[in-house]
Amino acid sequence: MQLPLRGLLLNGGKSSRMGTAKGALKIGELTLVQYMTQQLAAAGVSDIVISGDEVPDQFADQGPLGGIEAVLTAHPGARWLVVPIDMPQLDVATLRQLIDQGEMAHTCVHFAASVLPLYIASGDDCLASVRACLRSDNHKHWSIRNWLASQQCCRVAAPNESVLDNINTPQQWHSFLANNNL
Ligand SMILES: Nc1nc2c(ncn2[C@@H]2O[C@H](COP(=O)(O)OP(=O)(O)OP(=O)(O)O)[C@@H](O)[C@H]2O)c(=O)[nH]1
Repeated sequence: MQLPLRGLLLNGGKSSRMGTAKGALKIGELTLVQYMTQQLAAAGVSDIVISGDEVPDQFADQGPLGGIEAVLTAHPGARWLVVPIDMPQLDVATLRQLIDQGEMAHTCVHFAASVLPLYIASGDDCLASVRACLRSDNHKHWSIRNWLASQQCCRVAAPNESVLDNINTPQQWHSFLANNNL
């Protein structure tokens, strides 16, 4: 019996390269938070927690792993699809592929090209090792990689790696909007 699947939308951090909160960027009438929430819902994940907004980090300034720790602590008893706010090209088929692979593997799964998005088969089972990693390693960008390296997780090939591109700067954001006629 699988645990209920929930979405964890990572919307913390400083957005320093963008210069403005990434989640508040607009795609038409929608904020990026609303747009990504729609993408998750279209992939079948409608029970979503927004890290940074709804659940503040307890391990502050420690990057995405700090956000994951706070949400897993606040919402036990779930498995998770963890998605960063700054991958607006993530499409429903790619998200579905990750969920399907996770449901077969019963463990953490991510694409070989990127540690995010990430499927977590049991938040409760991961919490102790997540906290241990955060206590021993406060490097924002490496803590999630180091934690995953300590796990028996699956890395799978993405159908199309370009959908995993992060949008970090105003230039990247304008290119994304223009390339997609948005
Ligand atoms: N909850 C939480 N999420 C974070 C944190 N740092 C980054 N993130 C999220 O992780 C993803 C990747 O973020 P980055 O691009 O590495 O960092 P950023 O703070 O958004 O941007 P920069 O300041 O330009 O590095 C995004 O979805 C961020 O919202 C953090 O400290 N806490």
